[in-house]
Amino acid sequence: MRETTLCFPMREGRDGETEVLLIEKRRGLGEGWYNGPGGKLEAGETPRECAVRETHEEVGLEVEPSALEKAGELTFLLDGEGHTFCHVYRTRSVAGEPTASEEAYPEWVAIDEVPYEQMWDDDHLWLPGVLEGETVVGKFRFEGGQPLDEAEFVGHDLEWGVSFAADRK
Ligand SMILES: COc1nc(N)nc2c1ncn2[C@H]1C[C@H](O)[C@@H](COP(=O)(O)OP(=O)(O)OP(=O)(O)O)O1
Repeated sequence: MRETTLCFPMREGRDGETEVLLIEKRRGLGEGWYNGPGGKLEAGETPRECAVRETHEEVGLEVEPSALEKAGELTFLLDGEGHTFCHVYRTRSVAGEPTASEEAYPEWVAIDEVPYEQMWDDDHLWLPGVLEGETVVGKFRFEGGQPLDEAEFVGHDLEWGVSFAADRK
């Protein structure tokens, strides 16, 4: 199973609303959909290091590793087999201005205007809670064969309020 990360930088917008930095993915899995910056772990890399690297590579933001708050662990199953395991982080400690890359167009979005209809089918089930400060472990089942982003979302299990306090990797 592939080990991946997602990182959700957050800030207070001009009118005091909470905003999240999303990307419109320009290539790879989930191309054309909105998501957080993220991707696969490289050899020898911790999840936290991966989230920092991917956020920098995809949108040019500098993220403080120790200020990444672990918010979730998601398992995506395809036809009953583990396909992707994803560590989810949020952070309010980011520096720089987001810039587009070959992989991603970045956009700050108010958290009550997140475009769930242009995201993975599972996102509306867990991302609102994560953006409100909750923690979650989720399992999401897809069927229909590769690639995952053309398979059908068929079911899920969620557990909220999980502690990741011991997870500093
Ligand atoms: C199945 O539902 C998913 N929902 C969400 N929100 N995100 C998902 C889902 N499945 C995979 N992801 C995430 C996990 C990764 O952060 C990205 C992309 O995965 P992948 O490793 O295939 O992406 P690439 O851009 O090809 O990889 P690199 O950036 O490592 O080159 O999607």
